[in-house]
Amino acid sequence: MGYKTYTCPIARDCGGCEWLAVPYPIQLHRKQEQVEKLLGSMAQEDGAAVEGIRGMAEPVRYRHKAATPFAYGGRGHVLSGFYAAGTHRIVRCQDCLVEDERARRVLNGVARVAERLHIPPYDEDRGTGVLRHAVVRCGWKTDDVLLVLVSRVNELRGERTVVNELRAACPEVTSIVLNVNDRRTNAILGRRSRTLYGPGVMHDQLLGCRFEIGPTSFYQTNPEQTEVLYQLALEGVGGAERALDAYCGTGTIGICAAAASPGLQVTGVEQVRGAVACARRNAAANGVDGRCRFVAADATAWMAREGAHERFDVVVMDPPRAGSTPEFLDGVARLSPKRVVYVSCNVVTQARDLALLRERGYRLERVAPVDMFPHTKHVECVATLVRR
Ligand SMILES: C[S@@+](CC[C@H](N)C(=O)[O-])C[C@H]1O[C@@H](n2cnc3c(N)ncnc32)[C@H](O)[C@@H]1O
Repeated sequence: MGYKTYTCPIARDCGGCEWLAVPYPIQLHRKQEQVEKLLGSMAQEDGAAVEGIRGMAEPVRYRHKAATPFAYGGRGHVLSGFYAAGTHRIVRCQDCLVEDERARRVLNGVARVAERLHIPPYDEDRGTGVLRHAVVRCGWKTDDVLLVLVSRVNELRGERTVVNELRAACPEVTSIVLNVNDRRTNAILGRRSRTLYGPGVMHDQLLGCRFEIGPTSFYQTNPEQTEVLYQLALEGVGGAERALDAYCGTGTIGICAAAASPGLQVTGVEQVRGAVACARRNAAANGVDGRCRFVAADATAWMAREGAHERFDVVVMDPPRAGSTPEFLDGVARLSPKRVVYVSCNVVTQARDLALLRERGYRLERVAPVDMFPHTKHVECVATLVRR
């Protein structure tokens, strides 16, 4: 793709794409260096090397999930967009280079409807108002568009009218969910959700498997690169017979692995109940429910109780940015699987956790970085370990 750079009229204010002015090959080089710095010497000691980062052919329009906060903009206007870096000032955005084209159109459409129907935006300082955020998820391989309205209150006034206006303003939306977040918190989503229109979920496909994604379930934002990431994870699973898919979300990695290996039995562990319900339906939709079971639990607590009595020949783990816990990793070492496949979106915590697994008898066999978030400093990495 050469050394072309991209421009965005709000890049300076928004700050989301901090490396937008840096040619993509140089971005990839920097990410490669980051991974080499954190994992290179461990890999080298174990006789492995950090592989070349897998980047995107065209690093635009990769985000299939987008969100906006809302605020009053004077004269009854409702503002939507991004928070300016380090502030809670909204920078308006007509279209975002890295998002699916439908996403901003829908989010800005919600602001126009809120304005027309006088739905008050949430006021963070006072804890008043109604509409906090909107989150949109667009299918990559499907036309599904799931819109989640995050509200401080349980019910919107004139809900039927709100739905009709939203459908007229955003005809691409296939489902609308009301999520209630009445806490004074920075977290976007609350715990309760209610479907206002459509099936209340979105569907997508990864590596030939079909997935249903609920409004509060985790789903990778860059599905194109997710296939690259999962393919690496599946190579780590190899010909295993029993796999643990820890921090499994809607079961995507374990189900893709089960679909690819007819003899594989998978146990998935995930703490968000809605995601586990999706995982069970996803296993059935892909004809692997007889070989996949999913448990709703904290991974560390599960490992200390049920996990201790299980037998796995591979553990796949894909924890959040904070990484895993020493207790979970100790549990993995006690289970003594032949291989551990550690997928991470934060190489700093991954390096910490890999050091512990190496102390407990594992060596790095493979380290493969993947660029899931072009124009940002974030890098994803799949590390495969084998028992010494
Ligand atoms: C990075 S996501 C990966 C999900 C899935 N592997 C995927 O690729 O879509 C991490 C997942 O871990 C879950 N999670 C976070 N903390 C957890 C915990 N303590 N125990 C179990 N699951 C947890 C999150 O809800 C999220 O679904």
